[in-house]
Amino acid sequence: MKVAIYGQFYQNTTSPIIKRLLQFLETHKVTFTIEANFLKMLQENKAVNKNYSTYSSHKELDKSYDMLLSVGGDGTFLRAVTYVRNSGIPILGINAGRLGFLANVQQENIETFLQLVLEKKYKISKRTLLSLSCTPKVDSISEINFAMNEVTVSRKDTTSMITIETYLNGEYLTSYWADGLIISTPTGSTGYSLSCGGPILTPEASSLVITPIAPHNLNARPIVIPDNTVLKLKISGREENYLVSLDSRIASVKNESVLTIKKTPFKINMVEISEETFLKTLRKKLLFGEDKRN
Ligand SMILES: NC(=O)c1ccc[n+]([C@@H]2O[C@H](COP(=O)([O-])OP(=O)(O)OC[C@H]3O[C@@H](n4cnc5c(N)ncnc54)[C@H](O)[C@@H]3O)[C@@H](O)[C@H]2O)c1
Ligand SMILES: Nc1ncnc2c1ncn2[C@@H]1O[C@H](COP(=O)(O)OP(=O)(O)OP(=O)(O)O)[C@@H](O)[C@H]1O
Repeated sequence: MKVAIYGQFYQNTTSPIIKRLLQFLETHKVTFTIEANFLKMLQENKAVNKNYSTYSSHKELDKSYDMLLSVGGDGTFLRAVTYVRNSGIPILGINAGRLGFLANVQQENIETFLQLVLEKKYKISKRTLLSLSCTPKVDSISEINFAMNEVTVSRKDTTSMITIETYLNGEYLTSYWADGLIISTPTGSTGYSLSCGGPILTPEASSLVITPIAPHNLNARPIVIPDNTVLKLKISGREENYLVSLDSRIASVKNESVLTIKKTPFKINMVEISEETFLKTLRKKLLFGEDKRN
């Protein structure tokens, strides 16, 4: 077995996690390579004292890898997706962060869960992604132009609302007068969209959610649409620019630009261990349906 390890931060808590992880991999003769910046941080902080093979670009992660292990929180998991892209390499998230909804292997379960992985006792949960193209082009988001949680547009440098003229497959839906608009995948439905009143979708639902952020309107409600819909958004406002985000990556976009959002042709393979299914995580991490009678 051959795995890639990804992380983006070092904290005191990283050391025991990484030691347990590397010890397990070495004991079980798993070949591994560590993202170069992450290894540098680990070495500088003396969390590891050996030299390991490294990678620093998505181009180096080819089909010879069986899995990518993301060490961090959900933000780190989302960034790990930008290394995996359309390679099909399954991702497993080891939680070193706070909530750990996507990164759902807890520190105390590292060995147990990795043993299940070695025995191939896991399922793959296929996650839909969204792609974004912008006219005129915005360089900072044109290379990594996809998101696993959501594409969001929002106001910038101002308190005044923006107007988001929205078309579904070329047909006019409405113009939202709001702080912003979230186009969410099923995975993202438990993230920002949820905080703005959007519904929870189970991960493999073939749907997307459009959720307005603070719409100044009694009638604007989150709407669920088929995931083969092509969305076009034209945003206007008092300021010259507004913000567009793809998960945690953000860019400034000029007023009157047109955004096209659609499903990517590839999916992300998320590793699902039966002890940590989506429904279990929903109850455990977001306290779904918590009721003292249950
Ligand atoms: N008000 C909000 O709820 C809000 C605002 C901005 C961004 N976000 C979310 O944060 C993500 C970016 O992460 P970040 O680390 O840069 O921001 P961050 O540090 O603000 O973390 C956002 C929180 O959202 C949680 N989260 C992220 N994806 C999730 C998912 N699919 N299901 C359940 N919880 C999830 C994370 O665990 C974290 O606690 C965005 O994709 C967006 O979904 C949420
Ligand atoms: N490799 C790591 N080692 C230790 N702590 C980490 C590591 N990566 C992330 N963290 C901790 O987790 C925090 C959040 O990390 P990250 O941005 O990956 O996730 P997040 O989106 O905030 O999600 P979550 O709520 O799940 O932590 C960081 O500020 C840090 O405290």
